[in-house]
Amino acid sequence: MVGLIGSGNNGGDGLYAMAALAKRGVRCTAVLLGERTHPEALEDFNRAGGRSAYAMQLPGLLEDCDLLIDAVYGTGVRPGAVLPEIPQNIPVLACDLPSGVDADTGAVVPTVIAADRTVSFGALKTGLVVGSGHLVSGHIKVIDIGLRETLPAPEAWVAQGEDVELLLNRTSDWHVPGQHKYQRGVLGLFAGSPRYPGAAVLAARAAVSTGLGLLRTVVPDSVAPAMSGAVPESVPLSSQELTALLAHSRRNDREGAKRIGAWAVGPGLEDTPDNRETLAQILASESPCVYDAGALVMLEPGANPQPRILTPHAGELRSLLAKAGVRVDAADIADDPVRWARWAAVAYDCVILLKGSATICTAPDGYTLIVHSSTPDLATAGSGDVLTGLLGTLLAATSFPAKESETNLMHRLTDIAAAGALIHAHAGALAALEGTLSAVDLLRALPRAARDLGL
Ligand SMILES: NC(=O)C1=CN([C@@H]2O[C@H](COP(=O)(O)OP(=O)(O)OC[C@H]3O[C@@H](n4cnc5c(N)ncnc54)[C@H](O)[C@@H]3O)[C@@H](O)[C@H]2O)[C@@H](O)CC1
Ligand SMILES: Nc1ncnc2c1ncn2[C@@H]1O[C@H](COP(=O)(O)OP(=O)(O)O)[C@@H](O)[C@H]1O
Repeated sequence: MVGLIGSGNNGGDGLYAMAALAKRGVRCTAVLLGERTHPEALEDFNRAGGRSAYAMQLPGLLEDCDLLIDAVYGTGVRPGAVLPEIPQNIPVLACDLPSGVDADTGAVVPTVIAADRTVSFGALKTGLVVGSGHLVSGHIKVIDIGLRETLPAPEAWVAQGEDVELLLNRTSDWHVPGQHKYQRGVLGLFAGSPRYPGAAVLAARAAVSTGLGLLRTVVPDSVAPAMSGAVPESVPLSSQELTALLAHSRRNDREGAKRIGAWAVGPGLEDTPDNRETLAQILASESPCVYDAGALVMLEPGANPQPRILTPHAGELRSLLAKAGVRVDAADIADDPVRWARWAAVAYDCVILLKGSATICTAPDGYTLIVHSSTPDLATAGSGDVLTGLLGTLLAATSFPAKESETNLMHRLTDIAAAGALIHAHAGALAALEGTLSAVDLLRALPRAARDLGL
């Protein structure tokens, strides 16, 4: 076993770990990379029979290495760190966090040492589950080292599959005996264009696959035949009907009347004057709404009374921020996605669900849930449309009391967003088990994923 040992406490941790292994008879060599080395830990390591080496000996040592312990930098890393290159075939175990990852943001230096496993001490660092840090952390295990009492309140929480029931039970009433379809949830879907007819269909199929009462669809004439063919459950909504319905839509007024309880807007939508007009009506309604893709292009920042979830990927987040006067580029977002998602949540007065290999759901007050246990198979065209339909159903099935405080409302929307991302991720994992994943495969796995997670 070879350890890369830095000059601080992270190096000390690596040496103590290798000392314990050396005592068990493991052949351990510590490559001392810093100008100084944690004195007590080095003494312990030497006493246990460990050997030390210089950086120039590293290539030779790696030729006969079963496991590399990375303990160069932990939470103390500063920008500009330069790290040795490690051949890909060598398994790497990172102490606390991979060297070169910023513990708070997930930013990484170009020479970051990617780990197969990371053993994180005391608490899960945000940088391990978001941004580029998430991509180099491997399997993460958090070890309690007795710090709990001294730690500050977390800035973000990781949400996992088993949390879905809790995230939704606080907000939703699923499968109540005696409910009729209007009480179960009516979703309006405004989506599609001649160029992107499939996006509307995917969102619609996702919505009805997740346990919706009724789906009303507002799609261009050119998309209507495909919609009724692929989603016979959907009921088209004409623009006259839409105007009349929106006049009656009220938050928390799902009972009895054939009203739209929530909206999903944007998959495949084009920026046209007619679409802007329809969008303006939906924006002015009080129904909770998820806005995605084409809808994001037409949104403006500012305070609003509507319960909203916006679901940008990083490129769309950059455009949203630019409209709000905040200039960032893709690298800025990759280096600190939580920060920029929070900026957008404040600027647009809504919950932001930032898509990517880790999904970040955040409210304007900073309440943040992260879904990082996802499969890269989800990176396929149409997968975001499925998420929008699914989120629409979750919103339509939720009661939003009129007198709820703004903070509570935003937190519940954040919970719903995270629950949607978890169901989406679980559906992706189920579909991936069967082989290559397309958005249609994802759709097929949705009902099972929703049931597995307690819907
Ligand atoms: N803070 C705590 O309460 C605990 C910390 N522990 C360990 O301590 C680690 C943090 O230790 P340290 O604060 O000593 O820092 P690190 O051990 O992460 O960093 C080592 C030193 O490297 C130097 N350094 C950082 N970036 C550099 C750069 N770009 N170029 C050149 N030198 C650079 C700095 O002087 C830094 O002190 C944690 O990751 C964890 O492993 C644990 O032992 C448990 C408790
Ligand atoms: N590398 C990845 N690992 C896990 N999930 C991913 C990855 N890349 C993208 N995703 C997820 O896949 C979905 C893609 O959505 P989006 O970019 O809107 O696609 P589309 O517009 O084609 O539907 C999002 O839910 C996102 O979080």
